[in-house]
Amino acid sequence: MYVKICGLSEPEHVTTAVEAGADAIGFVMTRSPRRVTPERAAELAAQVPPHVLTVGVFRGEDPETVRAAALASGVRAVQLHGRHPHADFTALKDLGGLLVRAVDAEADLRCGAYDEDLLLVDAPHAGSGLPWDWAAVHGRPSGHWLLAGGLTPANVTEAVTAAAPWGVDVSSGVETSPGVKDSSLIRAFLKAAHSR
Ligand SMILES: O=C(O)c1ccccc1N[C@@H]1O[C@H](COP(=O)(O)O)[C@@H](O)[C@H]1O
Repeated sequence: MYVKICGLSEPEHVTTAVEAGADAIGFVMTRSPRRVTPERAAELAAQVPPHVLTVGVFRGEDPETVRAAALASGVRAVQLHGRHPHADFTALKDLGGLLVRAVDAEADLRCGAYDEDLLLVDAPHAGSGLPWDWAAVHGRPSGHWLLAGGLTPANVTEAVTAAAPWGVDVSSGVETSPGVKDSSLIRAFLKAAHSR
């Protein structure tokens, strides 16, 4: 099971996630309690070994803003939330990194439909941190896709059973309060997800 830990802002938590076996680490560079500047993301990304993917997370920004932040931070993937047109993905293709399209279950769930490399299926109310009807997407997305939205160490096994994703992504479920990550929760989430 591929696991992404998102919304990291402290070196300690980057180290924990890498040591506990995360496949990808996300830095939020849009409006959020987890927001980091591209410069801070670059410092954190410098700690990450090459086998772990670094992802810049954006919501609604235009492609040029995303491009500038991605280049300044050095992330190797860009994750776009919100209703971005196909053209935004095409415009970012030449960055050379992986493109992640974050959608809800009502969207086009064919991975690659917008030139993205990875699909991320999130809660209907993205960012709420609340569990949703994960079973509603079982068997629907095609290609490589991550399940997100309200996942925690305690429910990730149930969510994976319900939706059968290729991988999972967590942010608020490994926090003690909005934006405050917890190393024990990060380790517990990775252990639970990898036991699948
Ligand atoms: O984490 C945020 O604050 C955020 C802000 C804007 C867009 C996306 C954001 N996070 C992503 O949301 C999903 C689900 O997170 P959660 O586990 O339910 O808190 C995940 O993909 C994060 O990368």
